[in-house]
Amino acid sequence: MIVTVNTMKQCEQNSGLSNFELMEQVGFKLAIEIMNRHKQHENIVIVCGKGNNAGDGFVLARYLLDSNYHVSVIALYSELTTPESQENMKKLPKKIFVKKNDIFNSIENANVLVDAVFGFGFKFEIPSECKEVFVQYNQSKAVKYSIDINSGAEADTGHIACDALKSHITFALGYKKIIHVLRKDHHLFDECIVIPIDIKECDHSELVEMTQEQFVKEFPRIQEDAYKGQEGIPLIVGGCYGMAGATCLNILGAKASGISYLHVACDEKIYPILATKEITPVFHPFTLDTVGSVLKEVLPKVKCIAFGSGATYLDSKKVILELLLQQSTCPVVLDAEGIRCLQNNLYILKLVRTQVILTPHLKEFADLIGMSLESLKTNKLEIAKEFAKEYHVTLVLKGPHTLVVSSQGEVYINQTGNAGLAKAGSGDFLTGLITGFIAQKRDVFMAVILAVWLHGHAADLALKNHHQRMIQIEDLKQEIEQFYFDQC
Ligand SMILES: NC(=O)C1=CN([C@@H]2O[C@H](COP(=O)(O)OP(=O)(O)OC[C@H]3O[C@@H](n4cnc5c(N)ncnc54)[C@H](O)[C@@H]3O)[C@@H](O)[C@H]2O)[C@H](O)CC1
Repeated sequence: MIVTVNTMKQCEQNSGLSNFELMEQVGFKLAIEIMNRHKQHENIVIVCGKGNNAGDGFVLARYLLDSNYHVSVIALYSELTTPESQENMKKLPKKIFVKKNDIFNSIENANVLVDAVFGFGFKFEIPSECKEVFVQYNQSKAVKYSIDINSGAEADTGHIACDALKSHITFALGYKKIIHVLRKDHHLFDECIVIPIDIKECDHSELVEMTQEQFVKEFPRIQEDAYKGQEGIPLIVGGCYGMAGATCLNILGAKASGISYLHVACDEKIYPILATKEITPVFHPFTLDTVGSVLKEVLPKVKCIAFGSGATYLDSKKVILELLLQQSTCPVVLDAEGIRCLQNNLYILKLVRTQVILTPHLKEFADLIGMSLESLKTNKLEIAKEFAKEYHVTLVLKGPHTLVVSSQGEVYINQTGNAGLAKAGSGDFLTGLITGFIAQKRDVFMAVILAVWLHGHAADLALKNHHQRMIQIEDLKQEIEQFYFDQC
């Protein structure tokens, strides 16, 4: 389960335990984790801030001291903001607090460093009074642990302040928070371990998760009396002279979703290439003059449409977009050029009656909403949520952790995939996969999640036999076929 800070606080309130009791429990459990990994003679330095995260650090220090561990505490603030942290600071002997002038020596000589500066209460940037300590902390070769949240990271937004503290292990308290599942974006920790605490089990989270078991459960099955086309028929529209490969990869992705019938509408200039390469789709070649009538004829036959991959130089691209958005009664997936055509025309999305799925990567999304990439990165989750709600779309924000956001504000943060996917054609394959799954499933949000999860999972499976650099997008279909054969 992944929770927001608000949900976490709610769980704490419902636990029936006071903050004092929870903090005591957290400090005790953390001490066990540290004692399991380190010997008494090692020099353990706990760096504390001013809130309850510092309180956890003080309780940890007390338990380690009680077990005769060599512990010292750097208290960065003399004024603490919560009664729990104040009380727990008072319980520690004065001699274990590092004097101001000795802070740098103490960090330099530490074997183990524990970050208890900021937890989920942190916002914005590292305050100037902590800066130098943070820089030195990150330079230390000690084994490093962070309690709950790496200090300098915002738990919900994923914003990482400059010089945020790094760790080998971060102990997430109770549940993982959003920051813990964005590791590939920030690399602040090597490992995240959840420390269970006695809070009432959280029965609801706005964050959806996907595992292999869930995938297998949700995977669309073929009925015994199935006939061709029953499993959902997608239509792919796109490509252009010079970029026929994008449509080939759309087709490959759609086929990898398991569909049994596929329509492809393309500029007649690339039709010979596609028809030579792919023999199973039904093709609908068009020119600028015929595109309207060609599409109008095929639209009623299909369950999901993809448009935009490789359509950069397609002269009919704007006509196609308008027609699809006005006349389609099934979901429309817009990729690449399909998204770029919406720039400065976003209002169109508010007039559309059918479901629209947008698949931009971060830069394409920043351009679409007229925001700098840097600003978007500081709060991409909230911005994505607001956008999906305002324009009533499903947003697939591609990146190391692709986000899928529904028009109702539900969020899925993908955990599969690796840098081998960061190459041309990867998005085209994903668009095909998404379109194929939507064509077979009524629940659009779930269909998109299945596709995103599987795309990354196929790349992870490919690592068994391929160097990351040598994962070819064309290879993903074989990995997926083998995966279905083994698991579904
Ligand atoms: N179930 C649990 O998860 C439990 C968690 N516990 C721990 O409590 C912290 C959260 O505690 P909180 O007091 O709310 O926040 P922090 O410790 O992060 O302290 C925030 C403190 O710092 C101030 N602040 C925030 N940002 C900045 C900034 N940029 N510059 C300066 N100061 C800043 C803010 O105003 C606050 O005063 C959680 O992570 C756990 O570690 C409990 O132990 C109970 C169980």
